[in-house]
Amino acid sequence: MNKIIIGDHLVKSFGEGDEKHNVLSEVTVEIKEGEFVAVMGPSGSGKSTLMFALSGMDSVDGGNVFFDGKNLSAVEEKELSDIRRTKMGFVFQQPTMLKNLNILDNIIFPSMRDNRKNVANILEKARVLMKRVGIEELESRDITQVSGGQLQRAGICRALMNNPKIIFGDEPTGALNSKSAQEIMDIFSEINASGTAIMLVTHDAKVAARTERVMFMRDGKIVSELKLPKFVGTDIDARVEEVTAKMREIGI
Ligand SMILES: Nc1ncnc2c1ncn2[C@@H]1O[C@H](COP(=O)(O)OP(=O)(O)OP(=O)(O)O)[C@@H](O)[C@H]1O
Repeated sequence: MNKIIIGDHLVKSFGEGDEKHNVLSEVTVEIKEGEFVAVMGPSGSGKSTLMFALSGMDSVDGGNVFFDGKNLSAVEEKELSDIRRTKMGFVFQQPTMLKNLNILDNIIFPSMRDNRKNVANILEKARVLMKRVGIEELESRDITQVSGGQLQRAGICRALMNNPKIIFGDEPTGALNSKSAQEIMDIFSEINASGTAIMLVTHDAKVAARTERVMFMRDGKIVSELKLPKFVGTDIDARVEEVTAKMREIGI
């Protein structure tokens, strides 16, 4: 299968002189089209930095990122932001929504900015997505009138509006109770089953256990990897046990 992302010997450091701190130390990582991966590791190990590097949200000091065959390290900022907007989706722990817009308007806002002419199509797409994630009744609600799980579903709809090739999720279930978190993971599983690659950064073994490959980071390096069969709704306890056993084995 083709690779959607290749991170080749990525180096990233923060600080200067004696304070200089390597956060990514020659990290090489590949994600295939349609693959579902997780990145785990202790706080500060470089997980988010790796995700920011692979998505072109942040630059690297060394190495190259190839997205869909294109070297992101070599493209201009305008092209980079076009690639991010049209081919990538982002879901964060706390969805950043505009307070003066309702749920539907928040979902369509980035797409409207890109293409004002296609309002009817954009609205239709948003409504299909809202139905898919179970928030079709909430389109006129204010963002303060929905639960955290519902807001995260809206964030996922927004991320899916452009049919991205990959969704990056940084602790997307981190602010949710365990029931809502499982529901959000059901949605991610369904999105992945329809062909979208997903990369999640998580501390939660239950989240990582839903994916098919878990990369473990420590001190800016990928120190281990666990492969799992595609999740088909069964054996979650055994999968969680595999993830936690691996974490124990490598001491994270
Ligand atoms: N903009 C920045 N300036 C300086 N240091 C930074 C910056 N961003 C990240 N760091 C440092 O880089 C290291 C890795 O951060 P990163 O956020 O990638 O870790 P993480 O594994 O995602 O952690 P967590 O699980 O706590 O979110 C940390 O030591 C962090 O303090």
